[in-house]
Amino acid sequence: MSKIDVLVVWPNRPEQMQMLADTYELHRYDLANEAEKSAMIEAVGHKIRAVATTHGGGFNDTLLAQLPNLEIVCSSSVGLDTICVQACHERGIPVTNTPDVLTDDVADMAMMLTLTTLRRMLPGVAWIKSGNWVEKGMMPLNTSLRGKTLGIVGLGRIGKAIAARAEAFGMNISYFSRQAKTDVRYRHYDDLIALAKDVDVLAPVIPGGAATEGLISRDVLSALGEDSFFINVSRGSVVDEAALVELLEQRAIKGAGLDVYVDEPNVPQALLAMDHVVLQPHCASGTFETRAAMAQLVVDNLAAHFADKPLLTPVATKIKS
Ligand SMILES: O=CC(=O)O
Repeated sequence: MSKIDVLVVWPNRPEQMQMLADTYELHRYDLANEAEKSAMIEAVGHKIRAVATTHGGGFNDTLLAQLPNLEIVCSSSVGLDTICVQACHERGIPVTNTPDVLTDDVADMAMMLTLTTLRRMLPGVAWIKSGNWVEKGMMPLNTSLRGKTLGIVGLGRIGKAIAARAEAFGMNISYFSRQAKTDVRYRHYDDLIALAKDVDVLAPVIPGGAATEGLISRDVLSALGEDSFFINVSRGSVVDEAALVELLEQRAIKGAGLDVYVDEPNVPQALLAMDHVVLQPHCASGTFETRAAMAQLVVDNLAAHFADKPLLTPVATKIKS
């Protein structure tokens, strides 16, 4: 029997890629140049029954339209803002993602950025390397986490995991959501500006996409104030990045820890020179362990689909309002 044809839009961990290669006929769209991509789709587009991708690779309407027999899209990411979920669902094609397995690592990254930014760890390293410790003595003081308030925008799985860690560091937690949650005792705000005014550290932990684009606006960032910090492990698109850069330049915000940007992998040049900003290259889930677990979910969801079993992590269809 011939193998099922799978289009690899973005590769996965080597071990799981091998598992996929053992079971399916893989078409390596990810390795092809533009001309080869068109030729590949022309030659095998009609045979493709599954797509394996990630947030970085995405999957758009144009490609979807060229795969008439597509049955499933499996993304090795929790975020779906680069994947045309709605269009897939309209065609009856399920989409799977990788929730839960990355929660701890992403929450760890949020804490790491909070600690590194407030405690000024990178300037501390630079203080030693430059010889300043010997020549000038102790470095300037930094900011304690204990007793500060962390404002989390969107208290989902990852937001709650960040809150639990921050509490262990002695922080108070407030959060913004449209409706108060009944399962937490943190202070609720339904007004973002009021939240930003009251907290010391503001951290959006919300999905990207049109619904949240620019939610952390210039006004919200301005309300944060010159003694406060901004931490982002969600998506660059949720913040007015130009305003963030400007306010950081003016020291109207004290510092920022960022893992995500509007136009990845292009990071605003101005941020590179700032010593009150800690930058990471969108790698919050980028540990061997978590990436393997994410990749395995792609393998297992594909296996479930082709065995006619329930999917492990299907993305729910959004009801159009
Ligand atoms: O950003 C990473 C993800 O969506 O998994």
